[in-house]
Amino acid sequence: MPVEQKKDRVILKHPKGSSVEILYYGATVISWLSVIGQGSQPVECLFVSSKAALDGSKPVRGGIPVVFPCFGAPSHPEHAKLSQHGFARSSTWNFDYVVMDNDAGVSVRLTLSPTPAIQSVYPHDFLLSYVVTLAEHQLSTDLHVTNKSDKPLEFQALLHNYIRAPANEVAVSNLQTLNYYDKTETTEGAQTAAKVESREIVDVRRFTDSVYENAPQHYYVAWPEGGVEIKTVNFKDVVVWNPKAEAGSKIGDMEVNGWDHYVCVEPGHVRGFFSLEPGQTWIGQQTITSPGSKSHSL
Ligand SMILES: O=P(O)(O)OC[C@H]1O[C@@H](O)[C@H](O)[C@@H](O)[C@@H]1O
Repeated sequence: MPVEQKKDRVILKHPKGSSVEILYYGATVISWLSVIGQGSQPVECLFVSSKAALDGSKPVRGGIPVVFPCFGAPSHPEHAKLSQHGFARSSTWNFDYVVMDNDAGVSVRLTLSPTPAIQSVYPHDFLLSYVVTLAEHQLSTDLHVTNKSDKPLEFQALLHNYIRAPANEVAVSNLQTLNYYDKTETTEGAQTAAKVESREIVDVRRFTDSVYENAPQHYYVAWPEGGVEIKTVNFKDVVVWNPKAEAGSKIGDMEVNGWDHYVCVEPGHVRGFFSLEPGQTWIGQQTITSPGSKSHSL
């Protein structure tokens, strides 16, 4: 069965061996197994902490949490009652339908509309839909935001990819010359002052929490034995985050040394807000290509 619906999740299976698992809670992709070598076993491309809660009690520490309508601590007046990174990652989404199911790919759509819990903290009517598509060597996750209210909807959105990788050997590229904001700085003034990325290769050997703006929407995350390529549409910014022990040891649901096993490369629209007119839909898309693809060079 290429699309298997379970009580709390849906599993997509591609005929060539890759698979993806999506929790209804948060529409969180919690596993992406991709075939890397001819005839070999599929390999997990995402990191999920062994201490992550998968029962809907808190956002999943790993996989691909969906961040909406605010990134980080809320700064917009309409978001004042929201938690860090908003409600999309901590709400239960509905399975909508199978979009596609053929040799090219398997694709499903999940949706989220305001629930009473969301309405109590957020004043807008909206429809979120999330289309997850699995191809032989690719995972695409597309977020559609529709403004169903009669005033502009101002939001931020981000896909918080935890890419499984040996963090101390990771090289993230295509960020050179970009302006970025360094959230590891300790004062507000330093956090809000733009820096310019001088490095051709960005590493995460130290605690890193950098918000790059107006980025090229095409990144390579490489390490000696592998790598992934990330391409996006309408996610103009990208965050690179790894807490290392310095900040990671304070995260309750992070496994010991978990920070050594991933890098977060998170495409988003997070510098400023996107303003969506009533009745309009915005679509943010990403495609992550696994090392199994012959079509990309790292
Ligand atoms: O612990 P959370 O809420 O999942 O956030 C994890 C990290 O998410 C990143 O996107 C932020 O830039 C970090 O500042 C933050 O610490």
